[in-house]
Parts: sequence; structure tokens; C-alpha cells
Amino acid sequence: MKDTRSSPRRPASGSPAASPPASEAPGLAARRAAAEAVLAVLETGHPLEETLERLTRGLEDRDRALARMIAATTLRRLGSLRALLKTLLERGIPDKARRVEVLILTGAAQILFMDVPDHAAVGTTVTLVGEQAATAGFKGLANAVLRRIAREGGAVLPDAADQPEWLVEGWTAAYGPARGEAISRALAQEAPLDLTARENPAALAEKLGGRLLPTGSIRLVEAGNVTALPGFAEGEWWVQDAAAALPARLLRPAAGMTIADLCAAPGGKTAQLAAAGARVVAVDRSGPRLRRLKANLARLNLSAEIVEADATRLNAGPFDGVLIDAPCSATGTIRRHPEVAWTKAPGDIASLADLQTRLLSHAADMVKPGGVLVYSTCSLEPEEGERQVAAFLERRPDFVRDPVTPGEGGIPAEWINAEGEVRTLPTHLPDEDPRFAGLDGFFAARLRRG
Ligand SMILES: C[S@@+](CC[C@H](N)C(=O)[O-])C[C@H]1O[C@@H](n2cnc3c(N)ncnc32)[C@H](O)[C@@H]1O
Repeated sequence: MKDTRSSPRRPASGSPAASPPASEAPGLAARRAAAEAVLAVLETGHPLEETLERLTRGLEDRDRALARMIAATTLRRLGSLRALLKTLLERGIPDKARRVEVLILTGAAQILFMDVPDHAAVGTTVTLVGEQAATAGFKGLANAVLRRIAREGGAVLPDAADQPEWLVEGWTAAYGPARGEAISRALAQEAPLDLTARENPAALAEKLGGRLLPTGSIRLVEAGNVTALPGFAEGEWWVQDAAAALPARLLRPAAGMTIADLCAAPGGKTAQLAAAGARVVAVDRSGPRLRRLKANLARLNLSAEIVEADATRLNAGPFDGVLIDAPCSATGTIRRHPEVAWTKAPGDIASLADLQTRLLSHAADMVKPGGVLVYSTCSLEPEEGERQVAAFLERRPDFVRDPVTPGEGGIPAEWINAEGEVRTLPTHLPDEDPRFAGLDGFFAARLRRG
């Protein structure tokens, strides 16, 4: 029942993690950082990676990895861990002791889902509960709860979803009860590492000992430090989920085409378009994210014209192709970013859908007659995908769908809906070995201007 994957971090307002005192128990600083990261993510809504980066500064690589694993596992399984605490603690934990609750959750995550000795998980958690005067009074409680979890193992886990109810209900409504539940379960698994090759994916798969997927992505598991993998420094590949690699391919990029990538940073899709020989105008409104795009393209020895602008106001084109990889709730990426499930609220979907509508309406005018518009999101929510495109086609009769056909670019029929749009789910690409299974949830539609 132990799940050997994960990630972590801490509060926006907190101070940076200090190096642990020499006398501290091994792994204590990592566990402290993990709990602080979970607490911070839940309180501030900031991304886990960023929070962890700050909270694990000064720790050794091994401790950073442990902190990441504990925090990510806790967030990935938060629904069932919270349900478990509820069954074990009739009176709950007072609000003023949120830190205690999070520490117990991180301890439980280690016991139930990680390859950590139970005594280490219990001992370090109790030490962390005891180290602040405000929480020290809960040491006995933490000890009793975690010992019981260690004694009873996975059998204590209630049958509860790992994501908030409103999200699971939405997936059930959109995809049916059985699939909605399967999506929820699949999202609680850690994702494999997928790469896109600058050229010759088959050769790269062989070089890295990875699996070549039908769509041309290369899948690895337990890759460790990605920057140490062969070909990273030489710019032979970049990290990109197999589903995220599909939208750019729908444009059929080739030399001689000019394509605008309107929400481009950090540049995964820009790199695909440029590697295919297209002239690319990469637009994003975020300067810092464009700096990452620039660095990524430099490593890959690829080029694009970079424009910092709000794509809802930009005057440019017309282009042979326009890609809108729109900002979205990112619920399709919960396997990789487990905090997304807990930092988004229903109102976020409505406001993102409004921005997506404006992006689509404005971008449409940048497409040449006869040119192609690809709209994509890494969201499982139909409001950000299917419904967005249906409403756009109502407003713009000069556009029609250019349906994706099964087999195109290796895309199986199961990933294409009745309208010829790509709809991938975390339940797709099943595998006997769960470490190789799944895809990010993505939506992509190809539209042609008449
Ligand atoms: C889903 S991410 C894009 C990922 C990117 N296409 C890739 O493959 O690496 C969405 C991007 O849209 C950008 N964005 C959000 N609103 C925008 C706007 N109004 N104009 C331009 N870019 C915007 C964000 O800064 C973010 O970088």
C-alpha cells in the first residue's frame, strides 16, 4: 500500500528554512519543511514547487527530495488523509492548532504511502509537534494517532476521494460516475516523466532506456535529477507531458509557416513549433515566464520572436496558425501539481473561462483566411474546453472545426470526442505497471478559418 512517489514546500510569509542544527535527528529538517510547505500552500494558494524551493533552501539534496516527497504525497492523498483523521479524532483538532493537524497528516502520509520506517515517521512528527510551545501540548495526541495508523496500516483508510467534493462531482457530471471516480483515483497517482525529443524520438528513447509512446513522447520512470540525464545539456529534449505535446502537433507545423503561440511561456509548445521548422512568434504577458522561455529555447538551440504582451489586446498577424494554450484551472495536471486540487475554487473556473473567451475572440482575428486556430487547456473542466469552443463557433461562423482523426499523430480514437476534439484523461494510456500509466487531462480543438 506504500506509494513511493511525491513532492513538498512552506508559507509565503515564513522565513527561509535554516540549515538544521548538527544535533538534529536525520530527516527532521526535511519533515519540518514539508509540513510548513503543505501549511503554506493550503493557506496562501501558492504553488508547491515555488514554496518548497524557498523552504528547503540550505538543505542537502537528499533532504530536499524527502521534503518534496512528503509534501506532495500529503497533498496528493489529502482527501483520504483528512477523512482518516476525522474518523480517528471525534472532536477534531482546534483551528488554532492547524500546524498540528498538518504535521499529523504528513506523518500519516509517510506511514501509509511512503517507504519510510514507521518509527521514524512517528518519532520525527512527535518531535516537530513538541518543538513549538503553542503545539507541544498535542504531542501525546500525535503519538497516539500515528501509532494507531502504523499498527493498523492501510486498513484504517476510509473510502474517500483524494480531491475536494466539488471537483469530483464536476468530473462525475462531465464523464459519468464510473469514469469520474476513476479520474479521481488516477489523479492520486504520481505521474511518470515524459519528454519531447527535438528530433528522432526513437533514438532518444533507446538512449535513455525510455518507452516510446504512440504519439512520439518518451516516458521514463524514476528518472531522478532530470538535468543529469543524457542529452539535457546538449538540448536534445525537454520535459513535457505526452498530452501537453499534442496541441502544437495539431497545427501540423512545418518550414514556411508562421505561427503565433499566444500563451507561450515557459515554451514547451513554442519549442515543438520551432523544432518543426516553423517561424514562431511567442507571446506571453509574464516577463519572468518569458525569461524562462528564452533560457529553455537557448538550451535547445531553437529560436522564436519573443513578445511580452497581453494577447487579448495584441495587434499582430495574420498568421498561418495561432495556438492559444490558455491559462486555466490546470485540474488535468493534479498528478504533477497535487496542490491544484486544494488551491482552486469554483469561482476560479468561471473567471478563467471569461479570460479564455476573450483570448479566443481576440486571437481569431489574427488567423489568416484558410489558417488554423488551435485552442487548448490542461483542464478537465468542460467550461474551459468543450463549452468554450462550442460558444466560440456560435459567435464566429467564419470558423469551423477541423476534426482530428484517429491515428493522426498517433492519437488513438479513445482520446478524440464526437466533435473531433482531443480530450485526454488521466485514465488514458493504462498500464499494468501504474508507474507507466496515465496522461494529463488536456483539451485541444483545431478550428479553421473560412
Ligand atoms: C498554460 S500556460 C502556457 C504553457 C505554454 N504554452 C507551454 O507549453 O509551455 C498559460 C500562459 O498564459 C499566460 N497568459 C495568461 N494570460 C495571458 C494574456 N492575457 N496574454 C498573454 N499571455 C497570458 C501565462 O503567463 C502563462 O504563461
